[in-house]
Amino acid sequence: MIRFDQVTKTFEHEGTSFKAVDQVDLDIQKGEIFGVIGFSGAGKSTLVRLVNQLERPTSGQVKIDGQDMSRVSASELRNIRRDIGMIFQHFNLLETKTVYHNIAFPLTLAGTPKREVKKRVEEILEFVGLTDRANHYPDQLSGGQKQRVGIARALATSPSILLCDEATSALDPETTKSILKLLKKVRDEYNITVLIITHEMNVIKEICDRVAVMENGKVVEHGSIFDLFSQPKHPTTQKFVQTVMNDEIPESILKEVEARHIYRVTFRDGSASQPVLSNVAKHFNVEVNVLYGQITELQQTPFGNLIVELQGEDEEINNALQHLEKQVIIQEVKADGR
Ligand SMILES: Nc1ncnc2c1ncn2[C@@H]1O[C@H](COP(=O)(O)OP(=O)(O)OP(=O)(O)O)[C@@H](O)[C@H]1O
Repeated sequence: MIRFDQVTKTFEHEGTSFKAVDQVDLDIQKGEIFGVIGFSGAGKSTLVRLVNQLERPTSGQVKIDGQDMSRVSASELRNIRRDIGMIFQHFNLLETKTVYHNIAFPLTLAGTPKREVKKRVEEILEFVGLTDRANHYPDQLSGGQKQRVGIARALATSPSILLCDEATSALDPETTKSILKLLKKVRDEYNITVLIITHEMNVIKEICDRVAVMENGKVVEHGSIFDLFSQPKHPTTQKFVQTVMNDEIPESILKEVEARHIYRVTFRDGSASQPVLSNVAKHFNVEVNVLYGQITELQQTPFGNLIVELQGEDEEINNALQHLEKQVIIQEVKADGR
């Protein structure tokens, strides 16, 4: 659906050039919620702006449904842009227009007949749960309601792609959750491809199917959120995962890893809801001692990371490990904590 092929964007500033996006390759599938995470300045906004050609690549290609965006004519680009909705951190609503007219605006701009505009705006107002606010002005709304208007406006022209640029960064955690739930509903009911950029791993954890981690313009790691959360490889990914999953092993445990049998057990695909560890203790002659960790939820599926110690004869421990490997990811903890 959206393909980045060796995309580089270089900015020239006061005689020096700077690669904001550096040889990015990504393939985003139709109907998926794809997250791009990175610290400030990583190049996320530039990457997302390359999709609707608010920025043009210095080299490489951005393709939508196989069409190279830099080769389309100005009028084709206008049509393609109508098929790409965008929402922003600070909502970017027209303050002098009501909720109704903010949402109607892109339709009017596209020359949609008035009766159709009314039908579509009413439909979309109901979808975002703001029917009773149609005649309010943006300054009469909460942040969450403003973002709902932003989403409604972006959806008005029935796009097939929705770009979200830090769409929940100005919202409190509860409101963030409700907006993310709405974005999930957008994908589920309209099968829209959603590209989310954020610096918050919570957002990724809540709704994304896959994620790319950016640093200094490069994608340093990407994959399904289960893979990234269970086995983050790049140090930056590990830092982001640690912001929502406390998987950093305390010094007191690390000091003893050489002398003890300590393992990181990662539960995925629902195995966290099974009594995996107690079963192993029951069926093998080992004691399982949970030292540290937590279970949380990834896409409504229990997901967790526990640091456990196995005590017993070496042979029994090996048998228990072989059994555990069939159900969970199990890694011996090294002295460096990984
Ligand atoms: N038009 C521009 N001219 C010059 N440099 C730019 C321009 N746009 C972005 N940059 C630079 O490119 C880098 C990446 O910026 P970008 O906004 O894409 O990062 P980001 O990951 O979205 O960061 P943030 O979360 O802070 O917005 C930054 O160092 C920024 O200063």
